[in-house]
Amino acid sequence: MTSPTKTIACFGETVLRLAVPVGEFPLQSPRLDTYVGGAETNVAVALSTLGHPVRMLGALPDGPIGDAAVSELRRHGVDAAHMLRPAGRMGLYYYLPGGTMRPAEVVYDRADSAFAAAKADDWRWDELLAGVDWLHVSGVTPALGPQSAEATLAAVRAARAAGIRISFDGNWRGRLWSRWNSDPAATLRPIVAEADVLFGNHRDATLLLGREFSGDGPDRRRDAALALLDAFPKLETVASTARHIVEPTKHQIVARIDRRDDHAQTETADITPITDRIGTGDAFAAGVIHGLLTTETLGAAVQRGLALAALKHGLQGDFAPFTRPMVESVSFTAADVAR
Ligand SMILES: O=C(O)C(=O)C[C@H](O)[C@H](O)CO
Repeated sequence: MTSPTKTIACFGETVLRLAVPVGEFPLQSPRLDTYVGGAETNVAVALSTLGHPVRMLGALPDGPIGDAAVSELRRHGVDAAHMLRPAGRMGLYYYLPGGTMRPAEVVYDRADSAFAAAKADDWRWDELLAGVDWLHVSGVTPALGPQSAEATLAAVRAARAAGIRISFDGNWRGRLWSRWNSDPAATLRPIVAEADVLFGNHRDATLLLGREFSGDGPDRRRDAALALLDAFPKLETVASTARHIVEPTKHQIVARIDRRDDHAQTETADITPITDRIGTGDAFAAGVIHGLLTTETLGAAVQRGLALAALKHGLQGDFAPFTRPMVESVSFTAADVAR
């Protein structure tokens, strides 16, 4: 086990969640709960809490709301000094938790946010990535619009040229893509082509590779991971989780990680009760990145991912600010599976 010393940069939109209280319709009572979030921001906070030096790259509006979000990042030890601070507004999403016979719902209100309105060349990658060892990005950012997609591609290309390791989380957001892009795979493929580590399952593989993966459970995930590794030669590692909803508040998750020459899968973890599912995928990504940087085996890395994802299910809000001892005290069995 090694100490976390590598500097990680996360590029993406920091957003504000406005959550309707459980058991209510929107605006039924004069209250919305607020949480700072955003897929890459969630990864930044989790990794910072685990002890890694983390830099958040993005844009927050100049003014008190942007200042409050910056304070929230700093409270978790994330370096927010490199964020752009243009005039504009904060990206929002409303969370309606649903209820009996009513599914939960997310409503985005982020179309013209300070981040989405930024031009691709507002970000100077040579400066922003100086001193960085690892860059994390996700599919949410290119989904925001052509400028954000161009910025994401420029970021990963600059990182690759500078010898910085790159992780990419698929994070499919159909409702963001459908606003402007009829061929998301064409936008995503050159970004994924630069990544070393991909968080994605058979659905991401189908989108990126244009073919279905049949079979059941582990076989389908293994085939998808191997196909992704074949299709994208710079990719070294593919990690994913599979969720089985047993009851609304009891889910089972299996986590898997593949390299060309190695693989590991966890035993099924029963996760109950479930307080808040949002950000659990980001927690998994952060835990795996932490594991890859600090542990020796793929089995240990995927266990860290599942542990952090499991812990996040029990915490309100988008962030997973769990310390190393908390994550390391959760144990699942890592079982090698035959290919
Ligand atoms: O980034 C987004 O698209 C969000 O909706 C914010 C959430 O924190 C994120 O989705 C969780 O993965």
